[in-house]
Amino acid sequence: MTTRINPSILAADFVNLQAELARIATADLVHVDVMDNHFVPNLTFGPQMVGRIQDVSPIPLDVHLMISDVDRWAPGYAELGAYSVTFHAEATDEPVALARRLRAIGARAGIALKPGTDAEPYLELLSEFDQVLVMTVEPGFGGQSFMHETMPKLRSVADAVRAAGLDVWLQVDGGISTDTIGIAAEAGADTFVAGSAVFGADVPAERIAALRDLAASHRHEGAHGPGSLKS
Ligand SMILES: O=C(CO)[C@H](O)[C@H](O)COP(=O)(O)O
Repeated sequence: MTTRINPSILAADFVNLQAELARIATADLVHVDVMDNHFVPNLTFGPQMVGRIQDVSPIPLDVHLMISDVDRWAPGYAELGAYSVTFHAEATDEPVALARRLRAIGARAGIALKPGTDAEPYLELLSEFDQVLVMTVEPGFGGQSFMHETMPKLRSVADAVRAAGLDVWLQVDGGISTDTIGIAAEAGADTFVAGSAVFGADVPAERIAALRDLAASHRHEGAHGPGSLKS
């Protein structure tokens, strides 16, 4: 199983973003948190800023839309060239149609579930998505504590992916650190978003390597197939 570490730029210094992106060049993807102060009680940036990040980032973009009205806005992020675009299940009535639009543009399509959202209705739809993001904090802010109670849901998604023989990446986001990454890996995650744990380190590359090693050593026994960044 491939392990991916995606630093969240929510924890970066926004005034020096290009330099911050250079500090995480050994990571797999950069996790870009788009917040609208409506779907979540926090505000970051929109397509113009994400386009500039796309221009200067040394690694591909993993865009996480914590916004309402995703049917209107999500395709624009795919058109900017984002490698993956993840929208929240709670923000659309048509997740499959939206995922198909994102894939048609050329992005990987991700669906995110807040801690209180049941995965069950989505388990039969997994082939429509390239990634499932199981939130391990309430979306909106970095630096929160990992919610252990989300692990049964992660396990249920991992089991469904494996049973269906799919190559759907399982991402976790929130409170991921050297203390918690092994727990999420054991429950089936293969893609780990880490904000403060990476940007708070003196040498982010060393923290990225440590997180990757810990996740690999705790990986879920029955983990699904390899999966790699598309060329
Ligand atoms: O989506 C997010 C918040 O909604 C962030 O990506 C997440 O919280 C990462 O921050 P940290 O690793 O510091 O918890």
